[in-house]
Amino acid sequence: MRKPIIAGNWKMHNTIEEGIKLVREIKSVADNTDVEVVVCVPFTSLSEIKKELQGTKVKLGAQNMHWEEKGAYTGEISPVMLKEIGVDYVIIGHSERRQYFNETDETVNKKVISALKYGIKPIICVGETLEQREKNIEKDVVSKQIIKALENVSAEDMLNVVIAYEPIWAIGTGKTASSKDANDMISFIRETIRGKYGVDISEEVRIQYGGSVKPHNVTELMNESDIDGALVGGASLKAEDFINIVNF
Ligand SMILES: O=C[C@H](O)COP(=O)(O)O
Repeated sequence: MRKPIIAGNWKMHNTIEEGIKLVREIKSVADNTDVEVVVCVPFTSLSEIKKELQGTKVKLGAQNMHWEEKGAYTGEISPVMLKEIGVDYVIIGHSERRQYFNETDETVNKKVISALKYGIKPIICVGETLEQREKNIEKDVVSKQIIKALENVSAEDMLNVVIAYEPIWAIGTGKTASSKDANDMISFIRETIRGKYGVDISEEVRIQYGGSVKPHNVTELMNESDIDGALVGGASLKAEDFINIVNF
């Protein structure tokens, strides 16, 4: 039985003060649920939010990292730095990073390997554009992303990996993939993992859906056989919405 995982991706929202206020409103949400709750906050807020989460079940996530532990990479943050703060998860390869910051399947793979090495669980994002879906090549695109992201990831490490399927056309647009389409792709991702790691591991890996997840559509998505959680953008910024999503 896979434990559901719902992660809020704040993106470039919330100052430290705003973040603390939000976390104070939501931090008890993980107390009475079987859902694993994660907040992925801006780098500048990680330390303060970590303090705020002490004694709660809410996990802390970052939104990116470099794969090297240190070096001349101005503006970057290393896995060692994240580990020092006590970060549990890191989002890797979000489509916004692929689109605006030239992340590639190769850099995603390097980051995944590095995160696992330092004991940080990667949430690996994959997903197709609208154009790719209209050309019916969405499965080819996603399978290529998955295979490269997981290159040299051991079976043991795979149990610490979370995948997030986020069709790019559904992010921040209010358009959600139908629960059936989302489940269809997520089942396909699980099959791809099964091909590489076998049935047992493929049945344990958690795969989220992301893209305009809101309180009104989360239940239908979570009722699907292969959807194990959600990566939530906009709706994670409002305490009430995020709480309602976690309590789907
Ligand atoms: O990481 C989260 C996704 O990009 C989804 O964002 P959204 O819920 O605002 O569509």
